[in-house]
Amino acid sequence: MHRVLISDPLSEDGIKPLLEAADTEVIQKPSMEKEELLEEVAKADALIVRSQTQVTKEVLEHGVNLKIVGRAGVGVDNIDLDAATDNGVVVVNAPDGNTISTAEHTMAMLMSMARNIPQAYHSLQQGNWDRKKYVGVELKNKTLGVVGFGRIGRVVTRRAKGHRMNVIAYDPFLTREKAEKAGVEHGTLDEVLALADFITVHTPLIAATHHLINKDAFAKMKNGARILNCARGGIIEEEALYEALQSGKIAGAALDVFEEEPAINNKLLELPQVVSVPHLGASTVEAQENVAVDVSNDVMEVLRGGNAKQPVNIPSIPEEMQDKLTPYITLSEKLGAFLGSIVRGGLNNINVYYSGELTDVDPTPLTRKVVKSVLQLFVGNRVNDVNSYKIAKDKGIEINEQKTTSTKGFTNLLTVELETDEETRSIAGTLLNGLGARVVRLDGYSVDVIPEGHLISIHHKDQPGAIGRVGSLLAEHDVNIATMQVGRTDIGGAAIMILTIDKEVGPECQEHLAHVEDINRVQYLKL
Ligand SMILES: NC(=O)C1=CN([C@@H]2O[C@H](COP(=O)(O)OP(=O)(O)OC[C@H]3O[C@@H](n4cnc5c(N)ncnc54)[C@H](O)[C@@H]3O)[C@@H](O)[C@H]2O)C=CC1
Ligand SMILES: O=C(O)C(=O)COP(=O)(O)O
Repeated sequence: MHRVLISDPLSEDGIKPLLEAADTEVIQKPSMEKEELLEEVAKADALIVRSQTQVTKEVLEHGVNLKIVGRAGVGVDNIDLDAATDNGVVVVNAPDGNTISTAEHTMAMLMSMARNIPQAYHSLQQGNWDRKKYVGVELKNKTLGVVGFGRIGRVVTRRAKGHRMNVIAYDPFLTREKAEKAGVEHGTLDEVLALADFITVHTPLIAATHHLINKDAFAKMKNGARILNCARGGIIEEEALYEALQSGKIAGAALDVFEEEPAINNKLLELPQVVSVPHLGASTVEAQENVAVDVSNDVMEVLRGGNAKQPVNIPSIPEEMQDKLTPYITLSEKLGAFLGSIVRGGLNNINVYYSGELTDVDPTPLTRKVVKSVLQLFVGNRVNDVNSYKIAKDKGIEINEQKTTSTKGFTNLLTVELETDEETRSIAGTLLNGLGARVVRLDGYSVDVIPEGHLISIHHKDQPGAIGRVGSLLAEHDVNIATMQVGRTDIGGAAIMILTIDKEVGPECQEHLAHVEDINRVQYLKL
């Protein structure tokens, strides 16, 4: 039974798949104090949050069984992604489910600010009929500056154009061609700041965007410009915004999010030019259901051993690639485990070569499987798909991935090479149509081995009697040989034997084998 802890309020309809799954137990505890969260996360296999729960390094380290953190929403700035990766915890989010709601909310905030609706409402509630004080501005023919032209930025743009606004956008990934296609003007950040009447930010909060809109940025804006933040507190420097509003440089601000939330004592809220709500961008029935469904599905998939659709801290396998790559996943793991089990010395490099039809795909997910299975033998079971690259990097192990044209006659060929401080060894495998995975080369010797079960790899001298002596000794130890493959380079030269056997061979039997005449090296492995 998988234990799923939900620590922020989520849509009941959205988490139905989790609640109804026979293999998951769902614990819903919104608004826990830190101590309780640490206690609960220690028992959980999965944690699902929104923006409120702070998934810190401490929380992740307490999650000894944790496999996945699901963010029912977009921003993952409340999750320590490095710590999650270090601890082998995959982080997923729901990037599409709340786009429309947040964009619509941005438009609502834009219009509220332009027409002073919250202020006028409040005034009327106080018994004042003050029409002069709340004269607004039209949106038509005004310029909206969009900083961050991603999912939400693009939807806001379309809505704003519906209001006959001109839009100028800045995003490091926005080219002039793409801007033209989207019907917006392409600008640098400075151009957006200088030309816009309204500026709306839609970037993630990351180091590069922290205080992106600061004192200097406000100085570059038009006098009387208005600004919106329905993305994340911290993108706009609040102190600088306060000064810009106080001085009149900025005529208004519409804020959904704040540097510190809950924003109870924030002095910006005292200013009459500020329209504000408590982080409501994604708070619609539809968005909450969407994100909860998406994240629940990913959580179940990962807990059941599958791949996340929307991983944040590992590359995702595009859907159209999944069918093509999935059969190779086992092959990658087996090749890594095979070679990792028999190589000697301290590991320096893991080289993975792809040829044949494997050159048509992005093989990174397969390399990740190879690296994981090799490192598990060197570092232990804490290595998984999420942290394998990081652990390799920390240990100074280099990972090289290469596509080659050398197929050795196979339609697909995956070769793994391990370089240690003692030796370099290689193994190659293929998927045979209808027959499954095969090892077809080991250290340059041609073989044909199913990478499964109990195996013995033996280096020997190609001499009459060598094979017989191995067979006899294994019989003495009551070990039955299922299959045997022998490869050699020259008659009487170095050769290799790979045996598939029916049961494990103990250290004593291996020791005896190693002393058999013409036998150089004996290695037992279980795949
Ligand atoms: N207020 C709320 O309730 C919600 C807030 N959000 C916030 O909105 C943000 C944006 O969401 P989406 O549009 O879905 O994400 P997205 O990933 O589709 O778009 C973000 C865009 O920002 C751009 N960007 C990154 N660094 C930049 C920089 N230095 N300058 C300019 N652009 C930069 C990226 O290239 C990307 O195109 C999220 O990261 C989240 O923090 C999202 C949903 C709800
Ligand atoms: O999706 C996001 O990034 C949001 O900011 C929404 O946050 P919430 O899930 O409403 O706490």
